[in-house]
Amino acid sequence: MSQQTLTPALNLSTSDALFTRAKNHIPGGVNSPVRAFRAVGGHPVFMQSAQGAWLTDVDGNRYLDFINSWGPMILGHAPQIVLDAVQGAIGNSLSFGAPTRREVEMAELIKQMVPSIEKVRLVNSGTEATMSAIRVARGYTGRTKILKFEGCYHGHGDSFLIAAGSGALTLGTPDSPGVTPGVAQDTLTVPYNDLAAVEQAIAANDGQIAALILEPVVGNMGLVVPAEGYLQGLRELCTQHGIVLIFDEVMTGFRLARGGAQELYGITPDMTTLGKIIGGGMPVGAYGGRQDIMDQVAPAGKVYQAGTLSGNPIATAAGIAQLTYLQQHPELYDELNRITTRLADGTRQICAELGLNYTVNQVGSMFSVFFTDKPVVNLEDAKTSDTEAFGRYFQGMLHRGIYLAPAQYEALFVSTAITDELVDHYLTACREAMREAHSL
Ligand SMILES: Cc1ncc(COP(=O)(O)O)c(C=O)c1O
Ligand SMILES: N[C@H](C=O)CCC(=O)O
Repeated sequence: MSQQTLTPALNLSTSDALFTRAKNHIPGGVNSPVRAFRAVGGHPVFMQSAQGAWLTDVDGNRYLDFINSWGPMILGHAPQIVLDAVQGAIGNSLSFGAPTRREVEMAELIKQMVPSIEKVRLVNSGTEATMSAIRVARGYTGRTKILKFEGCYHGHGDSFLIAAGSGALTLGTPDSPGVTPGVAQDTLTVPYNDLAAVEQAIAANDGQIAALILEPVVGNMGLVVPAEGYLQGLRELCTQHGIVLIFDEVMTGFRLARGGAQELYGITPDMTTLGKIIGGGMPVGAYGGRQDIMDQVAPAGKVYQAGTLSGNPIATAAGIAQLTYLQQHPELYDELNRITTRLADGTRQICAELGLNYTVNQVGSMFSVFFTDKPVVNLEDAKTSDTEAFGRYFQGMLHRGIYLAPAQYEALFVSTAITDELVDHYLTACREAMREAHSL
């Protein structure tokens, strides 16, 4: 056994005090469950500010950020172009509840970047986008059931909290109490990356499935990559059976390529849901797709969906600024890919050197280290991970100034602010924290 590295001390006293206060007023002390650190032990870190690749907490500690607000901050924190756009918009009112020029510009931009989208509706979160998309698919097809995949997460709409990923999985409530049996019976679930299971589900529910919804690259059971031909197979099955194929690109949209996973894999879905990056850090979501489907949405059609703050002028200003930058800088995707490949390969190599043949999955600027030596292609594989060891590793990284997602079943997101020097910094911490987590 080699020499053990001691975890550097970290003063989190202000965070701890805030968490104590928060628990008196907010369920579990947080406004979204995974933030509570339940899966990794310790208390959540309360953040104060961020710039580029770095977060600063309320105690003054600095962390290299590999969550980036769960994906939106692809250009790092507080990019000047987004700040300028927001500041420019603020003086003209924070909300109108009436149409604005920016909503038109945002819709045009989204359509240019994601050509499968012929019409698009802006909402306020990824959850709203997916909830609305399945309602539209049901209205369009006149069918009731949807098919989703075990470990995929599509926000917290009732229909999706069945075999759900992300915090629902981490906290052991993939089928949430409060979802009525009536709703649950209309959600069919099958394992990811298994075309035969999809065929069987379709055959067993002939003519009843309105939509098949999936994360084309899954980020919510850790990162899971679609097998060769899988997305194409789903496309063909949906076409054959009149099922609306919905790509939930809330995470992958504008991240894996300018046109998202559908551009990367060359598959055209009928509908797409978006969020995260399109808001530049502000609360925005969107759903869109084929014109004949989207024209079902009120007031063009009869499927109702609305929002007091939808198309908010500040959120659209931030989103347009970030999307325009991405559209004009296609080269940044190659660079993000190169940097993330260094992170993923480096982590793999460190694990191998330590005798831990852990699985590291990566696509573009998303990656995950699964604490298992099994290849991870679905939820069952992901669940073979040693989550206790992951928790120790997470704490070791945190204490070395690296901020990872506080759960095994989440992906990491890399921003353009991560340089080669910062990759080296991450890898040094990774080696020490891996050794420490396994007492090597
Ligand atoms: C793939 C996917 N869909 C939908 C959502 C829901 O988005 P939001 O948290 O903005 O409601 C998320 C993230 O939470 C997501 O990762
Ligand atoms: N995996 C979730 C979305 O990306 C994590 C964010 C959350 O639930 O707070």
